[in-house]
Amino acid sequence: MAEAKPVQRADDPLDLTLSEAELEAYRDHITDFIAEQADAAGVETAIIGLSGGIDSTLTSHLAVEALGAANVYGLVMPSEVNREANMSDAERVASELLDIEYDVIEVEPIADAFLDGYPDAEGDQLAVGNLRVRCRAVLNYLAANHRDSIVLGTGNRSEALVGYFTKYGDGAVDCHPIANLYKGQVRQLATHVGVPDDLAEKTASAEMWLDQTDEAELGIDYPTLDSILALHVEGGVSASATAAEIGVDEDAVEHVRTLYEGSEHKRAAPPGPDPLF
Ligand SMILES: Nc1ncnc2c1ncn2[C@@H]1O[C@H](COP(=O)(O)OP(=O)(O)OC[C@H]2O[C@@H]([n+]3cccc(C(=O)O)c3)[C@H](O)[C@@H]2O)[C@@H](O)[C@H]1O
Ligand SMILES: Nc1ncnc2c1ncn2[C@@H]1O[C@H](COP(=O)(O)OP(=O)(O)OP(=O)(O)O)[C@@H](O)[C@H]1O
Ligand SMILES: [Mg+2]
Repeated sequence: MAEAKPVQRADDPLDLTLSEAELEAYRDHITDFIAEQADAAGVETAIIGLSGGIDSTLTSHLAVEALGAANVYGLVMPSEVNREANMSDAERVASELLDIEYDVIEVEPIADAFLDGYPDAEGDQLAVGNLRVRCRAVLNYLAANHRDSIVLGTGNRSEALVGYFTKYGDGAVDCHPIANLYKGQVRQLATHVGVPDDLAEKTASAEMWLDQTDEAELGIDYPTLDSILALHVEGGVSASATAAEIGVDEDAVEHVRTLYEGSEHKRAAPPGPDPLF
């Protein structure tokens, strides 16, 4: 996905705020879901990658509510492009907020070993960024196999609909507990369950390269993205009416639609040809 600038911002984004009752209902629904997923897999425990970002902070918080702190294990996996502050927030979430067991595993030597094997990709920002993400997925499953656990994903509704994740990277998990929440609602539920404001309000970043932010790369801010997804992509409101409703160029609506259509392959199981006989 190429850097798209400037960042589009609607004058009057849709208000997708959930009421306190709806937040509480989501809290119950998601914790039930996590417990059911563990049950269905016949395990007691879950593993989650902790980045210091709000998606993993909220998901791990709800996992502890569902399974108990003794049954959630965190992996903090810094690379050379992760900010220190985010990695220390990830450890703070594990040790102070949740009091769960966790380990820190450096990803860079592992990614470097892959690049030694395939040096052609060195310096390719996107390919190497995705490589770091996929190294984390391999480590998650190494630990899950060893500890008899499921791997919790952290994908939210906004990211899923525009394909803003690495195929078989952060997308390679057993379930996505917060999949029904738009990004703004993720922050809202986090605050509702007691996540500190500095974590709930932090700028979203995949941290695949230095100074990456979701909004700069996507070319749109989250309130605008969430509004276009709810109105146009999922709500069936025309592009022109959506643009007029929230006060944004129609180009921004088309951009989101293009991201949605182009990422269909990431939301589907790998296809094979129809059976012949
Ligand atoms: N139409 C199609 N049908 C079937 N397969 C198709 C395809 N088009 C591409 N592909 C395959 O998909 C690959 C491209 O997908 P992929 O490897 O994922 O790579 P790609 O989508 O290019 O990059 C990942 C994007 O997700 C973002 N991301 C990643 C991780 C975390 C987060 C975050 O929010 O924290 C965000 C990242 O910043 C970047 O924009 C191609 O190399 C090809 O193998
Ligand atoms: N350095 C890391 N160590 C461990 N897990 C990570 C790391 N970076 C990313 N992950 C995993 O990949 C997931 C996807 O990253 P993503 O950036 O979308 O979520 P986030 O960091 O939790 O929240 P935000 O999108 O607000 O930054 C994270 O939620 C986390 O589970
Ligand atoms: Mg992040």
